[in-house]
Amino acid sequence: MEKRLKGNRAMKKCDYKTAREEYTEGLLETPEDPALWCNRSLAFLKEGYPELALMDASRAILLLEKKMNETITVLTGNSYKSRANETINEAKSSGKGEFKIISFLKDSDNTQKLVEIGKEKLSCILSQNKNCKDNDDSEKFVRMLFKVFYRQAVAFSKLEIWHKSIESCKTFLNMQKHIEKDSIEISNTDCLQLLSHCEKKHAAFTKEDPEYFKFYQYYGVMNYKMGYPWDCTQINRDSEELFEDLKMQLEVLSDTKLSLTQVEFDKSSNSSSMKIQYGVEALRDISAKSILMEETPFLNVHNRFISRCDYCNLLLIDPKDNTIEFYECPETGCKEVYCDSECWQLASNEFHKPLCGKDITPILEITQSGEATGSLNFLFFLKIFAIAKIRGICPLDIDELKHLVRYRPIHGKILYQHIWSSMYMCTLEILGISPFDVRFDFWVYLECIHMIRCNVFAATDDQGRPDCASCYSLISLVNHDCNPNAFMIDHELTAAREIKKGEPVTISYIGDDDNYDNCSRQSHFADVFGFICKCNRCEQHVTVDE
Ligand SMILES: C[S@@+](CC[C@H](N)C(=O)[O-])C[C@H]1O[C@@H](n2cnc3c(N)ncnc32)[C@H](O)[C@@H]1O
Repeated sequence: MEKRLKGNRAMKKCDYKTAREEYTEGLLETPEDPALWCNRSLAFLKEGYPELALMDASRAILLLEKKMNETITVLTGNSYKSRANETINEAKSSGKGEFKIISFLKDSDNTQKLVEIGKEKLSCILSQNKNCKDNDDSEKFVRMLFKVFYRQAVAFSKLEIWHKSIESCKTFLNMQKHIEKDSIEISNTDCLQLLSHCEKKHAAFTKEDPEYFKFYQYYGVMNYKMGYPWDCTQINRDSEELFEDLKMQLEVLSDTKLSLTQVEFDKSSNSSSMKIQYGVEALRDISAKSILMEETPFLNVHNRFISRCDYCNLLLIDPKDNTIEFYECPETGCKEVYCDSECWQLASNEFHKPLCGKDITPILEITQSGEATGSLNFLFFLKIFAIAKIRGICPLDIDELKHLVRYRPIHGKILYQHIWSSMYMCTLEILGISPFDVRFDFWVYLECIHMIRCNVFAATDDQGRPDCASCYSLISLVNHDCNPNAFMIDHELTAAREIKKGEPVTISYIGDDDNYDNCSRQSHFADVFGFICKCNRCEQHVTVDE
């Protein structure tokens, strides 16, 4: 409560940063206070993070919905008597279960009738009845509900997400003056429009709704130049200690063939907010085709089209006779399969426990329907959050991943995919992580998205479907060149030609690039990795053969 009041005072002074910090601290103490989520949502909106405002508003709605499930809110006054009666009749004919009224009805007849029949569907009829008591709890509840729906709508519009089922956002935007004042003094006509929107949103948030996933598959645009300023994992990345630690790991794993260096890319070529960019160089002369280093991936994921080990991705089908041999997780109801008990044990220690026996179908449906290998990334986020849960830390503090570069868009804007928010909620639900735990906040998930997208090796199957992907802790430090001197094969970094001592070791991020011309190569690097390649080949527009 104290933090909320401090936050509110900061909001009044337009100090949105302090307000957001106070609300976040408040949420550490009382994570299930809908008012804190509702208020932080506004702070995020004002600070320019509509994607986070949207998620906070959704969480406030979740908490308010909990209350709605126990109660039915009917606020009415003279002008809405007939509407109230309709609600009563509708409820009567559907014969729905028990409910209680939390409203401040002046019309005792209707109240009585509603109590008698029972009803579980949300029905809000907002009154402009000036006789209502302002400090009434139920009124506060409904006002908060409208506020969060309204904030959601503004966040949608700031993200430029438009869809016919949220057309009513436009109505909200016409009422911009209300949100500016942070007050909800709404006319009866506006009120009805809000109501219709509210019902639609309510339906959209119901998982049983077959349109659920379709509804969320929309795109928007969001500002995303430097990541989130409060993210201290980015400060740690530039520390000397981390550099020395990574350097040592690299030297040991490569048997002193490779070392870590700091590189400076042409400033105009790289949008990364990372002050320091790392790269890998040869510590001695290396002959062509020799193995520079072999690394076990830190994480593997696969799409389950083909039977693979859920720990190391190894194919479990013998291609000679199509027989499948695997070790099943001994827990009844768990569908995970492994090469052997050793892989199962390793998986259990690292990420499997919170996933054991869980139904991950909603995430698989999305990864399996994806046409690009990037769709596999939702499986990475699931495992990353599982590891963080087991270790009791924030996902961005996982040692093996915390140094990885994150994607930053060249022009400061990225495509916002609304599916991220539903996949995020799904991930938390599967892992049994509370959606109100700020250590697993939505911005953390977004940062994982930008970390994974530029640090994985993915492959398609023989039908061209996204099949599997791996993420390496150290091999991820190798930079790209369109005329590389090394390549990756079966977890081994191999020299493509002779490499001289001190020479940077590079690979091609698009593997065999026969399908790319100069232009499509460039746009791929810009889109996926956030850099403009300035290697000789790109600068001179020549092909390797030339
Ligand atoms: C897999 S990481 C490579 C290691 C990275 N330099 C680091 O500091 O950890 C990929 C990122 O490195 C940077 N990068 C790699 N190759 C590059 C190149 N040729 N030109 C500019 N930036 C490059 C980009 O920021 C890219 O998203």
